Amino acid sequence: MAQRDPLKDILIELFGPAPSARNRPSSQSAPEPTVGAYRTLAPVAVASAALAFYAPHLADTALTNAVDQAGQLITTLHSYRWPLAVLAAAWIAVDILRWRGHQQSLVLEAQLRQTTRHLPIKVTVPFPPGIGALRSAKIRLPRGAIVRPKEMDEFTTAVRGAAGRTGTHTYTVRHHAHRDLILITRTPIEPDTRSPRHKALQTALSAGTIFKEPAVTVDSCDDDGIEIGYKITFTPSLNSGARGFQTKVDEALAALAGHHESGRTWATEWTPSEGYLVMYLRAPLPIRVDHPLALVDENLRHLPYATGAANLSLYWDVSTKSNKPHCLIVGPTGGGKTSVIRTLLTEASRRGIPFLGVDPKMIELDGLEGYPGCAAIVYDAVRSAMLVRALHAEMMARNHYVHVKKIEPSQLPLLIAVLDEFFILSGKWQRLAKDEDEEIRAQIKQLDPLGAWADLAVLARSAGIRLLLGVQRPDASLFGSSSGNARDNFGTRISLGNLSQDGALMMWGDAHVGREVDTSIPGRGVVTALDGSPVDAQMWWTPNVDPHPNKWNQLSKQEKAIVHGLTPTESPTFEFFSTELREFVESERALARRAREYGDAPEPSILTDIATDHDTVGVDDFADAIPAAAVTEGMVILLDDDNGDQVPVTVDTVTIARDKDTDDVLETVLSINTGGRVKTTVHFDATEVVMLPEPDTVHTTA
Ligand SMILES: Nc1ncnc2c1ncn2[C@@H]1O[C@H](COP(=O)(O)OP(=O)(O)OP(=O)(O)O)[C@@H](O)[C@H]1O
Repeated sequence: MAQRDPLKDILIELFGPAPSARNRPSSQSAPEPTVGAYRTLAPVAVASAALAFYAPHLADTALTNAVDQAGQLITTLHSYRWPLAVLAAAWIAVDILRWRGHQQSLVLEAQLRQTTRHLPIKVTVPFPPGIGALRSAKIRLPRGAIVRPKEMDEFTTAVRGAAGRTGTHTYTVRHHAHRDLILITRTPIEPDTRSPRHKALQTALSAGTIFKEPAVTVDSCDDDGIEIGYKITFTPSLNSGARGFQTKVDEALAALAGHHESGRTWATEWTPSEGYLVMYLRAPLPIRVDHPLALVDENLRHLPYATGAANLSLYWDVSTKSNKPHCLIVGPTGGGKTSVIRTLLTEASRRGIPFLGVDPKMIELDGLEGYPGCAAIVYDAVRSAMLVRALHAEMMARNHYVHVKKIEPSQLPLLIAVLDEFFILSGKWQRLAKDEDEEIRAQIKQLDPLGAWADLAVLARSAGIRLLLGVQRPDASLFGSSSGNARDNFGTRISLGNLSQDGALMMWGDAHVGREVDTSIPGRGVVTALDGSPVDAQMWWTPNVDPHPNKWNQLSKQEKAIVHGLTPTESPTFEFFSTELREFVESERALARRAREYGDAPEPSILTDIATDHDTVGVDDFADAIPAAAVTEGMVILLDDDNGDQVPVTVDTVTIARDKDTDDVLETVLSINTGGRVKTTVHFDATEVVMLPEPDTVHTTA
């Protein structure tokens, strides 16, 4: 490409032919340009000044000698030579500026013609024009000229492009159609003072498609001026109201904002209906919280058990006005379920609330036996069924008392009933219902513990009885309509470890919540916050309160101090309203006393060569139990053989029949391949459980 010669341009511009003549091919009859040829004035001044300087040399010439006045004139001119020189210099400067303005007018006219096809009536570039780039301009268009938005955009781009990359200014081009005017103004670009974090958030959001018209502003700064909060505005959409979407966006925003210098973590608060969210910092979840000795909540009907982000204390509200009266704890083996139960019960004890419990595994709650406020801990399956029935009678008696005495249910003393490992318990009841011993079968049928339990879940609240249920995995049989709306009553929920997708939906009504818990931190989980929403939390650590030397001596000095500090000096009083519960507790205590005084456990025996039937296991010898509908193909389960012995078998296929409307499980059919050609099928109803020879670990991998 040929190099441009600016000097040549100027000379042609100053002294060459008019642009109309220059640019137009002779044969074409294009409209006359608006911006006329540039007319320079400086040469007159320059010539005058030059003449003034040169005057003495002219004095001797024949011409001046001939005309006397001319000689005088030249002498006078010479005496003004310096003012004339200054005038010429000023004139040159003005001329350069005029020429620059003229150039800019020419460019604008060309740009307007090419982008809008309109020839302007007048292009005004105010004096003095910008030396480097255009300062402002006014373009008058022909009357009624129509400029389409697209053409206007092109013209604006052309104007901005011609200005080059100044980086310090930007141009605003406005079309005032009613005045047939285009106004161009230059405004300085504010320096970008945004922090790298602010820029990263804005850039990522603007580049993505998750929000429409996202804008990030700083919401708050700390005393040192460090940004600690951002407000992100967007056009509300269906997505922005969905919890799953919000969770994903929260994660992405936290990653973009990165680690904060304060060590705190990013959290978000959404207001999707108004189209904004606020990112703020909060104290990270603690890794471990020892059960505090001071009463964290003064309200004696609040049982605190965990710490959430920003040091929020989370509690189970057992008061009469609570809308979450019963508590459900879901946690795999070793997830910290027992510690949470101990926390809640020791808190209950120090707040004057007595409790009793069922522990089918015999190793979870045994340490609480004899603890202030503990009426009884029951291990035996038949006696557990008796306890549940006695609790039912107590509930009826309490309701009757309220009715007769005309008192408020809130005046009834509270009582907490704990059922740990609920599926193991119902598995045991299920086996007892098919026991060889007719008396046992009849007893279980009469006690109907599952029926009594379902009643309690729905009705115990107004009788001052609170239920604490521990399971390894959530299951529809606990929540479905078949359990009499138990879901609504177990409003206080705690899940430890990670949930399966179905489990998350059942527990939290959201397939994403409780699925990415850091399982390397013991006691980490998701719990119901005070407003009913799920929040991440760190459960308090309450050591085993068992005073037996074998257990006590395992505790560290600090753990012993926690147990000492928590144990109330005064035991909560246990008030019975029914003889059934009173007699049950008394008999259970007598049995426990006898077991302590005379109890013996056989010493372990060594395996000998004597042939044993190694394929069968003892009646109560199963490690775990899960709802039949939770069984998966390939799982090893225990089934009764013809002799009533439990044999481990592998499940071939699982067929689940569900209610068309509610999706509740109606029946589960398991087919077992026994090796031969014939497959055995076993039918389980909605609430039946299946015994496992090994602890259930499916939920951790789901
Ligand atoms: N909140 C907690 N803080 C710190 N450590 C904990 C916490 N909860 C549990 N742990 C640790 O995890 C171990 C197992 O806890 P725990 O016995 O309560 O589990 P679990 O869910 O009851 O198991 P399982 O169902 O088999 O009884 C404890 O011995 C303790 O070391």
